[in-house]
Amino acid sequence: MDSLFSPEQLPIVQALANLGFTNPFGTERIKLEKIVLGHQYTPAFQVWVITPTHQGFSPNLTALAQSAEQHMASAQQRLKKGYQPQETEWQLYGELALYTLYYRYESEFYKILTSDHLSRVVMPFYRHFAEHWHSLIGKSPLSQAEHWSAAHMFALFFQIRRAFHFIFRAILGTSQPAAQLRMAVWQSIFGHDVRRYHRALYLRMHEVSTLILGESGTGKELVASAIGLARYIPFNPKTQRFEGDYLADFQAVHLAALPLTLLESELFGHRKGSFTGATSDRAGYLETQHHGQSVFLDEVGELPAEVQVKLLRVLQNRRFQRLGDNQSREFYGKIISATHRDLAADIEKGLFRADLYYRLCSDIIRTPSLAVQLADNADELAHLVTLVTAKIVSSDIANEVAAEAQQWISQHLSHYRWHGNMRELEQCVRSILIHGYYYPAQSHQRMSPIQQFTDKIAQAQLNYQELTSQYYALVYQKTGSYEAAGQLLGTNWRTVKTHIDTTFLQKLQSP
Ligand SMILES: Nc1ncnc2c1ncn2[C@@H]1O[C@H](COP(=O)(O)OP(=O)(O)OP(=O)(O)O)[C@@H](O)[C@H]1O
Repeated sequence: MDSLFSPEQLPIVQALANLGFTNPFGTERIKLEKIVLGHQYTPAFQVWVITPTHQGFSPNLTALAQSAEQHMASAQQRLKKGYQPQETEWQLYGELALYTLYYRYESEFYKILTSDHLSRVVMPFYRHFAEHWHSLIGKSPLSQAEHWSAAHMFALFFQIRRAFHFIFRAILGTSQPAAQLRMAVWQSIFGHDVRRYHRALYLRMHEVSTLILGESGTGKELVASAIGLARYIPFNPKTQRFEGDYLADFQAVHLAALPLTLLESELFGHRKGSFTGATSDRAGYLETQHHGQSVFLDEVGELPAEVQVKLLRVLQNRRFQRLGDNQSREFYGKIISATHRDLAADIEKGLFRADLYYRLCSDIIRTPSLAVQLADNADELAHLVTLVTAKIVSSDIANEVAAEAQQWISQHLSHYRWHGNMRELEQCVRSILIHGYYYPAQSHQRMSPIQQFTDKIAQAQLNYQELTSQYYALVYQKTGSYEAAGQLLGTNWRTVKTHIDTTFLQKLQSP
C-alpha cells in the first residue's frame, strides 16, 4: 500500500475528517454520518433536536467514535512501519486525529460545563489529554503550527462542547424554522467554514457584530447568550487553566428600560462628577467585557440618537470614552444587538441611523415567530408544550400537566396567533397549571366567553360535542342547577352533568 489510507478507507476517513468541521445542526452532517456508518446508521437519531425520547444521546455517535479509533489505529501502524505521508495526507490524518481526540474527551468537557466552578480551576485532565495529543499529532509536521497545538485544540473542543450545549438545550422545536435557527447560531459562532475558523478566525470572531431580529418572545436573548457563552477562551498550558470563565462572558443591557444618562453610563462608564449622582469613577460594560466577551444590547432599535452616534464610533474604531472623560479607551469585546422593530422602516423614518445599521448587518440572525414554526408542522404545538412544561414543573408531573395544557389549548386556542410567541406559550402553560385556563389579551380573546362562543358558531368552528357541552354550560349558568338546565334542554340532569364543558363553565363564571 503506497498511501496512508487504503482506497476502501479513504471515503470513510474523509467523511470523519469533514464531520469535525461540519455544522452539527445541518443536513450535511447526516450525509457524512451515513457514509461512515452505512447500514449501522440509526435514522431515529439523525436530527439534533430535543424530543421527549431524544435528550442528547445517539448510538450513532458511539459508532462514529469507534470507527474513527479504528482508522486512526491503522494509520498509526502504517506510520510506525516508516510510511512517509504527503502533505495532504498529513492534513487528512490530522483532521481524523482531531475527531478522534474530541470524542475521547467529550464527556470530560461536558462535566466542566455542567459544574458552575470547574472552568475556573486547574483542568485535571489536561495532562492526560496532552499525552494523547502527543501520541496522535505531536510527532506529525502539523504539530509545528499554533492551530494544531494541544492547548488550542483543548480550547477549541471546550468551545465546541459549549456551543453545542447552549444551542441544543436552549433552542427548542422540531420545525424547519427552528432547525434553521440552530444552524444559523452555530454559523454565527464558527462561520460557515470551520476549517478557516480553526486556522485563523478563532481569536477574531468577536470583531464581527451580530444583530438578532425577531418578534418579542422569540428567543433573541436566548440566541445572544448562546453566542456569548460559546466564545473561544484560550487555554494556558503552563497554568493548565482557561484564561477566562465562560459564565462571565455575557452581559445583557436592556436599553429601553434605562433613562439616557444611566444608559450611557452603563455602556461607556463615567467619571466622578460627570452628572448628578456620579460620586465615583465607574467603568461601563464596554470596558468590563474583556477580550471576546459579549455585550448584548437588547432593543437596539430604541436607542436615542445621541447614543447611536457613540455606538457607531465604537463599532467603527473599537474605541470609546467614559462620560465626562477625554481618555480614549479600546473595546475588546463583541457587540450582539437585538430588536423586534422593523429597522428598515425606522431608517426610512429617520429614527435609526443607516450608517449604524450598516455596521451591524454583517451577521444577521432572524428568530422565527411561533406562528411560523407552527405553520411548518401541525404537531409542533403539542411537542413544544411538552418541552416547555418539562422546563416548568418537575418530571413526575410533567406529562400530566402537559396533557392538560395540550387539551386546553386545542379546545380554546386552536386558531390563536401567539403574538407573544414562546414566552406567551410558557405563560400559558403556567396559567393552565395554576388556574386551569389561559385567556390571551388579544382582540378576539378580549370578547366575553359568550361572544367567543357565538363567534365560533358563526364561523362553524365547533364540532357537535364542543357545541353541546359548551351550550350545556351556558344553560347551566343561566338556570343555576343541573335539573333546571336539563328541563330547558329537554334531557335529564345526569346528561347535563356528564357532558357539560367545565372549563367553559369556569370561564363563564370567572369575573
Ligand atoms: N426558540 C425557543 N426555544 C426555547 N425557548 C424559547 C425560544 N424562544 C423563546 N423562548 C423562551 O421564551 C422566553 C423569552 O425569550 P427571550 O427573552 O430570549 O425572547 P426575546 O426575543 O429576547 O424577547 P424580547 O424581544 O421581548 O426581549 C424565554 O423564557 C425563552 O426561554
